Amino acid sequence: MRLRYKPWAKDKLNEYPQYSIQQPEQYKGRWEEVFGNDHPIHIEVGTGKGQFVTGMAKANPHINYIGIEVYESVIVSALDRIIEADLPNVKLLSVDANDLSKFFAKNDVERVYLNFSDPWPKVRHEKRRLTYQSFLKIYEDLLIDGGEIHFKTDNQGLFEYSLMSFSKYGMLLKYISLDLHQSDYEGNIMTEYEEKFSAKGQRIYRCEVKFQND
Ligand SMILES: C[S@@+](CC[C@H](N)C(=O)[O-])C[C@H]1O[C@@H](n2cnc3c(N)ncnc32)[C@H](O)[C@@H]1O
Repeated sequence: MRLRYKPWAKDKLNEYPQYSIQQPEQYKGRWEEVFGNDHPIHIEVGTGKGQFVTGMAKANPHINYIGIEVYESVIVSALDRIIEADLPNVKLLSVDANDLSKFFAKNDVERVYLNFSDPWPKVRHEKRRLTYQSFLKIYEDLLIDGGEIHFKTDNQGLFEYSLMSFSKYGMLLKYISLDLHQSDYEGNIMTEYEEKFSAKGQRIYRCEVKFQND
């Protein structure tokens, strides 16, 4: 973990507060002030180098995207993409997903994306999986009623675990695909990981699940 520490990354993120949101706690419940409009907000948790949020923001100008990534040394590559594309509808947050409730209030977010999340296969690391029960509670607390999680992974173990976790939480399964990779489905943005797995002909597992708010 220490190897990932690059002080210049923090400086660069601070240099571009229009894209990399500083002190995000001040915008809890007021994200329209950041974007200058009240378009729906979709977040990607574990955005890595930001290919997905940047591609989605280009394709969907009436949706606001926020990429969330714990490592500054990684998210700085997402910043480079956004600077180059000069996109007004995508922002970055360099924070740990465990802390999201400090930055988002109920109804702030319409959809959560989880793409190729780290599988953390050891049982003792279960709590780090982004589909662990405590993370589902965090997502529920920031989503609109009936908000959705869209999940895709190459990892069968993580996929099976996540389906069980969604079900245990009482979520509804809206869509599931166990097909061999088909990148051409409507609206798909391939990330670096997806391109690599797809080139190898690996299976990609996808699902969309919804919180039940009665
Ligand atoms: C395997 S990468 C996938 C990146 C991107 N979604 C993609 O498809 O290219 C997973 C990313 O999630 C980030 N991540 C893992 N746990 C996180 C957490 N608790 N909070 C924020 N980011 C996290 C990792 O640092 C890593 O960059």
